[in-house]
Parts: sequence; C-alpha cells; structure tokens
Amino acid sequence: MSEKVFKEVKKPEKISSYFKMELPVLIVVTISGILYNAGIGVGPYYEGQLAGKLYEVFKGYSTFFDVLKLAITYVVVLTFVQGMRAIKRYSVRVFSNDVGRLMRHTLYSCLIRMDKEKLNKEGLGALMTKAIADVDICSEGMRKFTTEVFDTGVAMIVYISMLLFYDFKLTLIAGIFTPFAYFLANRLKKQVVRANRRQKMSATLLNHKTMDRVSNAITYRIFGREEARNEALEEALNDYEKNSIKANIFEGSMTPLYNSLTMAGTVIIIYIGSKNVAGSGFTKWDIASFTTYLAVFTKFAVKVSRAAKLFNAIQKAEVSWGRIKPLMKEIEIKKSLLSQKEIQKVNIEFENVSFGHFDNDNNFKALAKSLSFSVKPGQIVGITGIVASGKSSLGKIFIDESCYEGSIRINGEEFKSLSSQQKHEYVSYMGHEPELMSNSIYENVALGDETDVDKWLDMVCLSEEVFEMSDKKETLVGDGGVKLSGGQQARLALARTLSHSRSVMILDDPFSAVDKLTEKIILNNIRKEFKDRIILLISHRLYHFPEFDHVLFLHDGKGEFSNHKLLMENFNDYKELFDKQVKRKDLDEGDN
Ligand SMILES: Nc1ncnc2c1ncn2[C@@H]1O[C@H](COP(=O)(O)OP(=O)(O)OP(=O)(O)O)[C@@H](O)[C@H]1O
Repeated sequence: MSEKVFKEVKKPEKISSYFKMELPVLIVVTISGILYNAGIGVGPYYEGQLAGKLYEVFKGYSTFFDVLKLAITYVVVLTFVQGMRAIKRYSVRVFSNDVGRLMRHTLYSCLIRMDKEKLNKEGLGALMTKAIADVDICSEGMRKFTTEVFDTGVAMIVYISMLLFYDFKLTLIAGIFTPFAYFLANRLKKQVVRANRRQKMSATLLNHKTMDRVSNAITYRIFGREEARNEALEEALNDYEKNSIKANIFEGSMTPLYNSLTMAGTVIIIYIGSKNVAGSGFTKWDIASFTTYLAVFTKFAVKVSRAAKLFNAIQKAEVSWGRIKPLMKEIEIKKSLLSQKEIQKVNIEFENVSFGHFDNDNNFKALAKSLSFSVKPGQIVGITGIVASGKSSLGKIFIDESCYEGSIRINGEEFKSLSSQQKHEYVSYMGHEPELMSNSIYENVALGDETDVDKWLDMVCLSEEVFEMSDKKETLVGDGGVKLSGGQQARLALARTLSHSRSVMILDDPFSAVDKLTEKIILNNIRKEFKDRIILLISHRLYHFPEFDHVLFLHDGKGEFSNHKLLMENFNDYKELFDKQVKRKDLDEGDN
C-alpha cells in the first residue's frame, strides 16, 4: 500500500494557494494547452485546403496523390494536436483531484479541531456534508476554469484572429449576433435561476414527506392514516415533477438559443462568402478560404455557448468558496507540540482521590474514595471492577468528563491546573464508543495529521482486512463506521488512538469486540511499541491481568490498588471474577 502524504496548504483561505501548490501540474497543463489550442485552427485550415485540392483535382490542376499527401499530413498534425489535448485533459483532472483532496483535507483538519461548543451548535455532520459538497463544487469550478481558459479562451482568440485574417469586415458583420445572444441569455438566466430554485424547494419538500412516510409508516398504518399520507406524498411528487420539467426546459434551452442566434451569422457568411469567391465581395477568396472560414465560424459559435457555461461554473464555485473560506481561515490548526519521538516519560500520582459526577442539584457524587497510588513510565495498570463501579468514569477524569477531589499529579503538576492543550499533550484516550467519522479508513486514523497509517493498522491486526477492501485505506466507513463490523470499528478506533498516543494512554475496553487471540497479539504489539508509556487499561476481561504491573479493582465505593497475585489472595470478589473468566476460557478452548 502506498503511503499518502498530505502537503500542508499555507494560507488555506486564499484560492491562489491551491493553484501555487499544484504548480508542476499547471505547467504541464499550460504547455499542452498552448500546443493544443495553437493547433486548433489546423482542422479548419486543412479542411479548407482539402476542399480546395479536390476542386483542383476536378479541374485537372492537381492529382489524387496530392490530395492523399495533404490528407496524411492532416492526420499526423491532428494526431499530435489531439495528443496534446489528451495530456492537457489528464493533467487538468489530476489538478482538480489534487485540489479537491487538499481542500477536503484542510477543511477536515480544521473542522475536527473546531471548538466543541461551536461544533455541537452547528452539528459536525451537517457542517461536513455542506462543506464537502462546497469543496467539490469549488474544485470542479477550478477544473472548468483551468480547462476553459485554454479550450474556450485561447481557442476563441485563435478563431477570432483567423476570422479577422480571412475577412475583417465580414467577421464584424457576422459577429454582431454574438453580443445579442449574450444579452438574451442573460435575461433568460433569471428565469433559469428561479425555475431551479423552485425545483430545489419542491425536492426538499418531497424528501421531508418521503422521510416522514417511511419513518412513521407503522404509526400511520396503526392509526389508519396511510391513505391521507399517500395522497400528500403523491401531491409532493407531482409538484416536484412539474418543477423539474420546467427547470430542465429552461436550462436546456440556453445552449441551443446561444447556438442558433450565433449561427444566424452563417446566413451572412454564405451570402457574402460566395461573393468573395466570385470576386465581388469584401475580399478575394478561393474555395479553400471559404470552407475554412465557414468551419472556423461554426466552431467559434459553439465556443461562445460554452463560454456561458464557464461563467456559470465559476459563479457557482465563487458562492461555494465564499461559504468554506471562513472555515479554512477561522480555525488555527493547533499541532501537538510533541512528536512521537519526543513523548516525555511521566509519573502519575493519585493522592486521596475521590472521583465521580455532579448530580442534577450540583452535588458531587463519589463513585470511589480514598485512592492513593502512583504509576511509573512503562507500567500497565489493569482497571476492573464490578458493574457500574466507576471504571469508565475513572478514565474519563483525564478527558474532563468526570470530576475528582484530592490530588492527581502528572510529573508533579496538578492535573486540574493544566490547560486543555497540556492535558492533550499528556494523555490519549479511547472510549467505549469507536466514534468513527463518515470518512475513509485513512482519515479515521490520521485525523488530518501525517502518519504512517499502515503501521497502526498492522498493530491492531486490521491491515489484511483493509487490503481486502475495494478501496483499501480510501474505503469509506459510512456514518459512524456502519460499513465495518463491530470488531473492525473497535480496532480502527484503537489504531487512531495509538497513532496519536501520548505519555499516558487510557484504553477503555479496547478489546471488547475482538477475539482472544487477536487481543493477545494486539496487546503484545502495544507493549512492544509503547515501552515508556503509562497505560491504564480498563477492562471486563481479565485474561491478561496477571501480566500487568498493577491492578486497580473498584468495588463498593472503594478501589484496591495492588497486583493480580495479591488481589487473588486477598479479595474474593476479584478472585471470583477472574476464576469465572478463566473457566469460561478453558471451556471455550475445549470447544475448539
Ligand atoms: N456523566 C455522568 N453523570 C452522572 N452520572 C454518571 C455519568 N456517567 C456515568 N455516571 C454514573 O456513574 C456510574 C458508574 O458509571 P461508569 O460507566 O463509570 O461505570 P463502569 O464501571 O464503567 O460500568 P460498566 O461496568 O457498565 O462498564 C453509573 O451509575 C453511571 O450511571
């Protein structure tokens, strides 16, 4: 699997930054674009020459061999020009894909670092969906712009120059219809926008009614309201169909209108052009010139209608860019001050700690009291206990989701007094819920950072499964990871935590959806990789607790901090929990 490395965009709030980052590709676009468009006049020129040559063959001035020679030259030149076109098209596509990816990556990095409060208010899902759609429109607008600068802009210059060269006066007269076409299309545009707006509104209404019909189907059936709902749905569908047809007619009429108005110039060209050939027009033409002029004019008329499409795409892109620009600018990307290699070794000291939650009346309710112990770098603490004894709440102290009294110190500094950035520098946390984003496997692990995702997927035994997936690391996992199995979701979340590991790693039931053998392999991998870290491993499963440096057993509002051997000797509840699981394990192995 090749590693994808994202370049960081400097000044992501400027559209020019994305063009700058893609400079090498744009150079290829420019060279191939110029060569293709410079050669664009070749077609009509050779068509004219061929027509002229054929006329000469009939008159007996030229031979069939002369026509063949000309035709072969035409094919060779045309092949080269079309080759340039293919290179240009391919590199423009590469450019827009790269820009789309860069924008998405930057936006994603910004969004996931956004203020929690703001995110909750706006809703990450809605924000992402809107913003990602805008990114697509933007990169598509940039692609069209880059393509059309050459295909329409340069080509039109070439065509106009050729037309003026062949007959200056005729070009001015025949071209009079073009501004008129623009004027009329602009008037029509308002109708198109209005019709599109109406179509979108009825589409939204239809969506709401369909969703309502589907999600409340049972209620409507039970209470005999199905018929009324079906009628309402039918009405919305009819409305949507009517508006869609109108919008399509308006939108579809734009290009033919441009074309037919601009092409009206051909009537004048045929009239004055034949006079030119006869020697009584504005200038003297032969058959070749007449054919070339007519062909160039036809191509010019088609380009004119495409120019309108270009402006539409740019306008749309501008609106989308206006929406995502503040998101790109507003959020300063706070990178961790520490790299993986610089992680500090820390000690943790608990002194007379009670932890728990505040109830509705704002009274502190302790789940366990009087915890005093310390943990050194490189040690693993297995945390277990009876149901609802506070195992998860203990881990959540480190992400400020539960509270404590007493003192918890990391390298002598009181945890409460640390800033959220400092806390983040010290602690990484994996909770019960995988909390996967509706994005690729890669992004779910990297979270906008540069990291060797393969390494972490290997570590959690997920590489092979990802390799089997159709898009490998780019496979989209769906909302909350629905497209993955429970075990895959858990391992992906673990890979993410490990890839952003800190001095203290809190893993809350990371192996609950993983089989025992895989659990063993992953645990060994973690121990090998994170020799100097403190790992607080919260678990119901105690198979590996005998290997851990310490065990914290929570029960009856208390916590026993010891090791497996001593707890087995002194605490019956712990012994019972462990024995039950070991028996279960023996039974399972017997089954195998
Ligand atoms: N945010 C909260 N506010 C108030 N009470 C909470 C909160 N979170 C958890 N609790 C309560 O604290 C108690 C301990 O919950 P916690 O999830 O920490 O236990 P646990 O030992 O991890 O449970 P389990 O064995 O089910 O995994 C429960 O009674 C729970 O209802």
